[in-house]
Amino acid sequence: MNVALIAHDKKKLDLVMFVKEWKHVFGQCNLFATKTTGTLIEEKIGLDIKTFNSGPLGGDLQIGALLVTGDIDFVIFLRDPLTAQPHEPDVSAFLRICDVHNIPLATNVASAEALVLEIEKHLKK
Ligand SMILES: O=C(CO)COP(=O)(O)O
Repeated sequence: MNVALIAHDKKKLDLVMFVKEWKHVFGQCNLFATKTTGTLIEEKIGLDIKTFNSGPLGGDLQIGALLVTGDIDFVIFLRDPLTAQPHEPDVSAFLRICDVHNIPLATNVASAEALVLEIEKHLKK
């Protein structure tokens, strides 16, 4: 399973804690992330992650391009709905392309819980 992990700054700690809790699942996946998010997860949890540019420098779009070519199966993108992002158009484009390609996308921890159970199910197949 190819899984993209992305979090805005105020949500990064939530994502790190979430990935740590589900390390047994994410450890069996190929992980992709934007720069700061991925580096943090690598450092704190020790999982191998393919990182791209930071979100504000085009990282969302790089991962979005992989999604378009069918190379991403699931996305967990913990957005910060209360802080304006300088690259809001990129974020919107990314979310839109997930919907265009019907890629399962979780944008908060509650939906990420549901998604990780689905990922676990796929890994057992
Ligand atoms: O801004 C982001 C997603 O829109 C995330 O980028 P970073 O992981 O580099 O902070």
